[in-house]
Amino acid sequence: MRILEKAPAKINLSLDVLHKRPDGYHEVKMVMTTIDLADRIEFRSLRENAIRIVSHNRFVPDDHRNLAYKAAQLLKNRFKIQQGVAISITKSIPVAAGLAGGSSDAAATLRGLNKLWRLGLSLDELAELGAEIGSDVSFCVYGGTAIATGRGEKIEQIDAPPHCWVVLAKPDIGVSTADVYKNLKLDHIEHPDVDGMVQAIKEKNYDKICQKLGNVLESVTMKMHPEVAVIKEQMNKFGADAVLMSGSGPTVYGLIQHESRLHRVYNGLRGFCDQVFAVRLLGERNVLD
Ligand SMILES: C[C@](O)(CO)[C@H](O)COP(=O)(O)OP(=O)(O)OC[C@H]1O[C@@H](n2ccc(N)nc2=O)[C@H](O)[C@@H]1O
Ligand SMILES: Nc1ncnc2c1ncn2[C@@H]1O[C@H](COP(=O)(O)OP(=O)(O)OP(=O)(O)O)[C@@H](O)[C@H]1O
Repeated sequence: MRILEKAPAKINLSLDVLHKRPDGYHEVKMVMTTIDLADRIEFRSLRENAIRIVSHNRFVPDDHRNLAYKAAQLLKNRFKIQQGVAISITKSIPVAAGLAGGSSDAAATLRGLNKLWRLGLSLDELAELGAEIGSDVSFCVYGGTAIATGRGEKIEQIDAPPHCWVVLAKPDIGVSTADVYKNLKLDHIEHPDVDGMVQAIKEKNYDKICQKLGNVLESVTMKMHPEVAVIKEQMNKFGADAVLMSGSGPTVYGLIQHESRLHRVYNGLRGFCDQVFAVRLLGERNVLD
């Protein structure tokens, strides 16, 4: 039997860090939304009782370190599955980019194997399992648009932002999320207005969404990698309506309402960056059903 799943990337429209927790993680409050840039994952039953990963991407591990492997292992252990699976990952999402590529592959694996192994688990149950793999996995199980709290695993789904285009540019560096959180100075934070962002989305007010974009990790990553600031400046110069770094970076995205301007921003960025994408927001509920 063969199952196909789409594993889309996310961007953070607003990302605030409230405090450091006793378990070493940070308490966050964020608004995340899915974008139409996705890995494709195929699951096939294997005769042998093993998990095999194929990705043909030199930056992606093909063993127990792969987050899709971890998701499969978690389901196998929890539900005592005595079957094997081959997981073939076709990557389109850049790796270590702040776009939750690995987390989305893990989430797609939870959804895909729930079908392949007929486990009958709800999305809420899969999201709870996902939290054991990584903080972004629970959001990726649902996709759409959500407020994420806790260490990122508590998800409240909200309505989609109004339609717009997103140009993404990833400088040629990888960023470690752990390092960025480690370098964050909690007493020097300028907190973004997360509630204002939620309100702007509710009102479908595109201009207000642009005004409310904010990410406390942006200045931390910029200090470590000045390339991020350069890309942000270029994206503003070429005419994006609003520009922000996603997650822990280094990918920078620009929101653009009018298609005519989309080409100018995309082509302009291509001059600076190898990895540039122009996609739509995919923030509707049940986008992965
Ligand atoms: C930056 C974001 O991508 C925003 O969506 C997430 O907060 C990070 O999510 P993620 O990559 O799934 O993170 P995890 O794999 O759970 O954690 C990686 C590392 O980041 C740090 N981390 C992560 C999440 C969080 N709320 N506080 C943290 O301090 C921890 O040092 C952790 O060891
Ligand atoms: N399926 C996978 N796809 C990509 N990277 C993976 C995968 N599984 C494990 N990894 C490892 O995870 C690391 C982080 O990759 P990933 O693309 O998930 O980062 P990210 O986009 O910054 O995630 P986030 O936004 O959730 O912090 C990579 O360096 C890679 O070695």
